[in-house]
Order: sequence, then C-alpha cells, then structure tokens
Amino acid sequence: MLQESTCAELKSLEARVSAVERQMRAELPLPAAVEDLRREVEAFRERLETDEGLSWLGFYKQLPEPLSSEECRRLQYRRKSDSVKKRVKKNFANICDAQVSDAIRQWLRMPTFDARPWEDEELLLLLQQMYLDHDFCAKFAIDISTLRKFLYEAYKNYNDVPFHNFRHCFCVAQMLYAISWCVDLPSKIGDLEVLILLTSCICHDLDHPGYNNIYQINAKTELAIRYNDISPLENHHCSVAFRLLENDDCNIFKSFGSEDFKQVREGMIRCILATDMARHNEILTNFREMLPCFNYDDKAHVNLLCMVLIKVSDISNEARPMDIAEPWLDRLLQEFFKQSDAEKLEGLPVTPFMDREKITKPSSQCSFIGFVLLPLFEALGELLTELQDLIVQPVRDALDYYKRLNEVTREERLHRKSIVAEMADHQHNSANQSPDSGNAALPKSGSNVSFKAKILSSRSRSRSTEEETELSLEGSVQQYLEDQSLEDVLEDPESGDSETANEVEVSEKALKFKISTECTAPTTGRKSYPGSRKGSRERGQHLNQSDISRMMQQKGKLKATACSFDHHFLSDNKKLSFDSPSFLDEYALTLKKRFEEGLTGYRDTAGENNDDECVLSQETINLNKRNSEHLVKVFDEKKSILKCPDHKNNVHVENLRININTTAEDEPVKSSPKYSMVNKKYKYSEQSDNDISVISLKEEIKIQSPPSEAKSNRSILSRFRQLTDRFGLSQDSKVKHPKNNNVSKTTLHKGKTKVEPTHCKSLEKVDIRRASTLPKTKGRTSKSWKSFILGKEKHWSSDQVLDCNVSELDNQSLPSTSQMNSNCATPNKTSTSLQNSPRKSVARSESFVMGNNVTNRSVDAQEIQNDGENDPNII
Ligand SMILES: Nc1nc2c(ncn2[C@@H]2O[C@H](COP(=O)(O)O)[C@@H](O)[C@H]2O)c(=O)[nH]1
Ligand SMILES: [Zn+2]
Repeated sequence: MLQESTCAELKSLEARVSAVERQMRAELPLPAAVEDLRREVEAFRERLETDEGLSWLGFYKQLPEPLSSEECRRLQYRRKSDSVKKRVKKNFANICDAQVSDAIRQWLRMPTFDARPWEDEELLLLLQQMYLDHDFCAKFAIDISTLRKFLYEAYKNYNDVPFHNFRHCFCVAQMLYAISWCVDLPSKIGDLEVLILLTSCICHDLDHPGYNNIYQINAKTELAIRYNDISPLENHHCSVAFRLLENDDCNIFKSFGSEDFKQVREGMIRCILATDMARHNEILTNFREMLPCFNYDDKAHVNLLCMVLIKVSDISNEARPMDIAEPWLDRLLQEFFKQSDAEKLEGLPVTPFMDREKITKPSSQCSFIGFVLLPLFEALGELLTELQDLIVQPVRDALDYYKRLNEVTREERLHRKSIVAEMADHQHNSANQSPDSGNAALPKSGSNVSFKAKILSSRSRSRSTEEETELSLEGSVQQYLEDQSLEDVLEDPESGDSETANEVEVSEKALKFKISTECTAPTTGRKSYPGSRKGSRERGQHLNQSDISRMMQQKGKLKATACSFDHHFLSDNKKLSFDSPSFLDEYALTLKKRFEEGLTGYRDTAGENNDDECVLSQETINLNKRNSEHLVKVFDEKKSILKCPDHKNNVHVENLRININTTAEDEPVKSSPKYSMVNKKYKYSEQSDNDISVISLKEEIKIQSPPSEAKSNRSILSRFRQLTDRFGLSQDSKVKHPKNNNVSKTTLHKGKTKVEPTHCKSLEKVDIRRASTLPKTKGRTSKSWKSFILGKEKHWSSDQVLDCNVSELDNQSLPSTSQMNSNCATPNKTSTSLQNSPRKSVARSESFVMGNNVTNRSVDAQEIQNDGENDPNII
C-alpha cells in the first residue's frame, strides 16, 4: 500500500517536472529552479533504489555482480561510441532537409541499390525519404522532426557488429521499400500495413549482439532467461523498439488513437517476431497453404503475407547483385565464426552452420539458398508475380553460381584425394621393391612436388621442426591420408548428418521443444543436432583428440599443460575449465610458435615455390575469386551500375546524372497517382545551368573473408585463432570495416569539366525549395559532394531537430543484449541539443571522409561499461 502510494507520488512528481520542463523549454536556458527540482527528484529516486535501509519500500535494486573481465570479453560487442553517435546526429541534422534527387529516389526503389557509398546520416536521410515518398507523414500525421528523432534513435541502438548492424537494417527496409513500389503494396494491403512493415524492418534487429538465438539459449544468457528461450533476440529487438516509441519525442505513432496504436503494436510484434528463423518452416508452410485461396480482404491472410514480406526482405542479400551480396556474406560468416569460436571455447554445442571448420562459402550458400531462401522467395513470387524478375530469378542465379562453385570445389577435393591415394600406392610399391627408390616412384603427375610439399607442410604445422626431420615420407603419406579422409568427411556437404543442418533446422530444434507438444524432431529436420552420431562436437572432439594423441605419440614438444587445455576443452559435457588467462596466453603463444615454425618448416623443407602447391584448375581459381578475394572494389557509383549493363534492374547510368535543374515534372518518378503529390513536393524551385554528375568515387576495401588457410593446418590454426580472438591477440584485428577505410576524394564533374570540390562554391547559389512540412531554414552550410549526388543543398535544420531524451536502453527495466549490468549503458539523459550551438558548417572532409579511424585494441570492461568512449569500429 505504502509502496504503491509512494510510487504514485514519485511518478506524479516526475511527470510534473517533465511538464514544467517541456513548458520551459522554449525559454532557454531552463530556470535553475527547474534544474534543481529535477535533480532532487533524481536524487530521491536514486536513494529509494540504492538505500538498503529503505529496501522495505520495494524500490531497492540490488546491483548485479560486476562482470568478470572474462565475461566482458566473451560478451564484447561493439556499441557505437559517443563520438560516432554525436557526429552522425550532427551530420543528419545538417542534411535532413536536403532534397533527394529523382534519380536516387528511383534507384532506392530497386534491389540493385547499393548502400555502401553512403554515410550513416545519408542512410538516415534515405530512410526518411522512404516515409516521405509513401506520403506517410501526411497520411498519418507523423511530425517530420519526430520521424527524424525516431530514425536517429533506431540508428543509435544498432551495434557495430559485422552483420547485424544499422546497415543491415537499412538494407532490409530498402528491400521492403523496393518490393512495395514494384508490386504497389499499399493498394493491396493498405498504407497502414506498409507503414507497419517499413517501421518493423527498421526495428527488426535493434541492439543485436552478434550472437544468435542458438547461442543465447545454449549459453543461458540473460535474454534467453528473460524470454524463456522463445525467440529471445526477436523479443528483445521488438521490446527495444517499443521502448523507443514510448518516448513522445520519437513516437511516430503518437497521433494514433488507442485502437490504431494497438494495431500498430500487434503488427510490429508479429512482423519482428516472424524474423526468427526457427519459425521459417511454420510461416512458409502456412503461407503455401494459403496461396491457392489468398484473399487480400482477409486480415489473417494479410498478416501472414506481412510476415513473409519482412522475412523475404531480411534474407534478401542474395537477390542483390553479386558485388553487393558478397560482402554481406563475408560479414555474416565473420559473425558466424566468432560465435562458433565462442561456443568452442565455452564448451557449448558448436552450431554446425557457423563452424569455420565445417562450412565454406559455397556449401553455406547452397544450403541456405536452396533450402531456405529460394522456397520462400518462390512462394512469394507465386502471389506477387512481379517479383519473379525482380528478386526470385536473381536468387536462382545465385544458387546456380554457388552450386557450380561447390561442385568444382568437390571435384578438386576428389582429385586431390585420388592423387594422394596414387602416391600412397607408389610409396607402398616402391618400399616393397627397393628401399632407395623413394621419390622416383612418385607418380608423374605435375603435382608431384606439390604433394610432397603438401605432405611435409601439412605435418610440419603440428610438429616441431626437429620432429619433421625425423619423419619418414612414408609416415607422412600415411598421416596425410588419414587427414584427408577426415577432412573429406568434415567438408563434404553431402556427407549428411548435422554438419549440413541449416539455420532453420538447428533453430527449430532450439525452439520447438519448448513451445510445441511434439516430442519428435521437427518434421522438416533432416539432421539431428547436436546429439547426432556425428554431432559436430563429437566430431571435433575425435579430430582434436586424435590430433593431440598423435602429438603425444610422436613425442611432440607441446607442453603437457597445453594438451591438458585441449582435454579440458574437448571433454564431453565439460565446460572449458582453466585457471588463468595467462595459461591460455601461454598456450596461444605456443601454438603461434608452432604454427610459425610450421610455416618456416614448410618453406625450408619443401624448398619450392608456393605456387607448386596450387593444384586448382583455372576454372576453380576463377570461381574461387569470390571465395578468396579479400580485395573488394566498391564505391564506384557509376561503375557499379555499369557493371551489369544487361541487368534489367539497373538504373541506366544516365539516370544517375544529377541535374540540378531537373524538376520532378521533367523527370517523373514512376509512381501510382497516389504518390504524385509527393513527387511534386520535391522539385527544385530554381533552375540552374549546372549539370553535375558524379564521375567516380573509388574506394578499395579490404574485408575479411573466411579463413583461407591451408586445410592441413586448420586444426591447429583454428584453435590458435579461437584463442587469439578471445584473448586479444586477434589476427583479425587488423581487418578494417569497410567504413573505416578512407574514402578517396570524390571527383565532381560539372558538365564535362572536372571540378574540384573547392570549385563547387558557385553551386551554392542554387536555391532549393523545401517541403512545407520541413522545419524552417535558419542557416546554411557548405556542401559536400553528396549534396550534389543527392541533388540537394544542405540547410541547417530547425533547432532541436534530433534532440531526444530517449535513453539508449534502460537496463534496469530492459537489459541490453550485452547482458551487462546497469552501469553498462547509462541512460543518456544529456541530449546534445543544437539549440544554442553555433551553426557550424560541417567540414567537407568530415562529411565524406568519415574518418572512422580504426583503433586496433581490444575493448576492456571499462570501455564497454562506458558505452565505448573510443571509436570501436573494429570488427
Ligand atoms: N547462410 C546464410 N544465412 C543467411 C543469409 N542471409 C541471411 N541469413 C541468415 O538469416 C538470418 C536472418 O535473421 P536476422 O533477423 O537475424 O537477420 C540471419 O541471421 C542469417 O543467419 C545468407 O545469405 N546466407
Ligand atoms: Zn535481420
């Protein structure tokens, strides 16, 4: 009773303070009395929550145990740093009134849209454009500044993880947007459903930690416990979304009546929860059953269609051109490998489709596209036939490509195997005939030397150089053969069992038993996991133990302690048990040394050019370019479009030319009459002679591909990797996120004359009319090259355009996926108001050379808790 009344009192006090604060906001600065009052209320709340003597009141919050540094390392993922957030906020505030050119708006409606060249704030602008072009602000009375705050808050709550980051959210929203235009979705399911879908796409992976549900469940994380293992991540993403929307400042649905809001809430929950891959088969099966009698007037049918639409958008990377899709796959695998490495280290079941020792790019994609992606896309394509060319066929092409790649890889493996068998045969025969005939008896294959080298090198990587010299070729062949057969079983995606279980099957297993009355395996499950005969853990265990026993038997020099680590690591049902990180460091260093020795030994022993080792055919090499090329050329906007000139979805390059004097009427955007208002609204008010086209913006980016180390040293190297990754010695730490690379200076062309950015001043004369709903211009700033790409001029937005008092996450009530204690994400109550700030212009360099400098260091607990004061864009 007392608690209730105190609580009510406190709440009313807080509400009064907020009301006064809001009232006062216009008159800056806030009177000291209000500040004092607020401080007092906060102090009062804090006292109630932290004073143990007052715990009987029921407000006391026991602080969770601080995380150990080990836990922090395990859970380390990248929150955005304050500086990055501030910069994006400021830059978005600068450009949020800008006009997006018709050409870009058209491109934005296609699956060929390439998000890579755009800065985060520009992606926010493009998201805003999606709402504007659907006329949602007018139709649903969404205040533009609220929309901007909402978008910025969503951006803020995505983490810097390799795949599940803000750019993924953008791509999902953009694909949904493209589909929406292609099939005229609003006319089929109504504007509100499209609004719900678009907003759900933006929110669908909020605060993703980079470790999926399977990990959450197996590791019994805070989220899994909170949501009883039922879609822990999706529940969390959705919960974060509504936490953001609770704040009026960024509640784009605040003008909705309670019934409408209820519909929005139900719709968003339904859509976001549908993205759990554990529900893939359930949703697809239901949708297929509905297809023959699909009825747009039936709410249940529309609901299911919306679930399918968000799912399609979510997994649609392979429907994009290869040069866009592949870097996404690289990032996904990077995230997968990090997770499976963690699982190995923590003694958790290793998720097979994430295991760097078990999958390859082609095997992963054959399985995912063939069993998951394409069936879903085809089902949707049956209903929305316009999507056949747009996204279904490109996915079929991607599957064909990966199948071919997979086949060639398999052939190579078989070829390799047959040569080794032949060698073994010769070895055996020659040993029987003459003990001295040795090498002369080797097959006359062009790859003799290479295989000899291989054999030696493969062994050398798990032995000391001394041992190497002791080894007979015969022993090596024997060993090599053993390794080959193991590798074949491991790698052969058709070898069956859990190795090829895809994400849906594994996820279903993780979820189904909890919510279903079935006690059998999922109907569609082909493989068992993880307790199958060849469950990945057991398999790994067998391999590694034999590895160790070989080391031991052959008087390996690895320390007993190091081996004991492996035994701990590999023992069944045993959590990783070790005493101190220094032990692991030592082990890591020992392995590193062995590995280096191995490499040296290989060079020394083989005495051959490494090229000799290459037995791949040219075709394989060509195909494998996708697989192994780390150097990805991107960011040539014009070229990226020219790359596939025959692709029907590509915008013709001429369309990319940004004519400052172009009006919407001159270059009409394909639209239904419904949207013509929007198009009209965004024309330029004044004409100019300036015809600007972006000629080239090049950037070469190094991205991390899955490990391409020789298979023969995989076991030891991967274990080394696991250790180094987890303990701050990561080899990967050198890898830069594409965003971290400096963007080379843009060359702008004015007409046919090359114009350096500094010459663009003249263009500032171009005046641009802004939409009436936009805040009034109060200043002007210099332009960056993107201004011209966008066909826009930057204006300062109205005051407080992005000010929002939403905390990122209130950990007391809603833990972030970091599962950290309440110190980890201190509610950001001090918003960076633009109110009194001088209207500084954004330096051009800052605008397009974002300078996300990489700091190669591991994040320690303190940094995580401080929400990353350093720029943590290391992946
Ligand atoms: N092997 C692949 N898996 C993919 C690919 N694209 C997506 N995915 C998986 O689907 C889920 C989607 O769920 P999300 O909401 O978490 O994004 C994602 O996690 C991936 O695991 C792909 O091209 N290949
Ligand atoms: Zn997603």
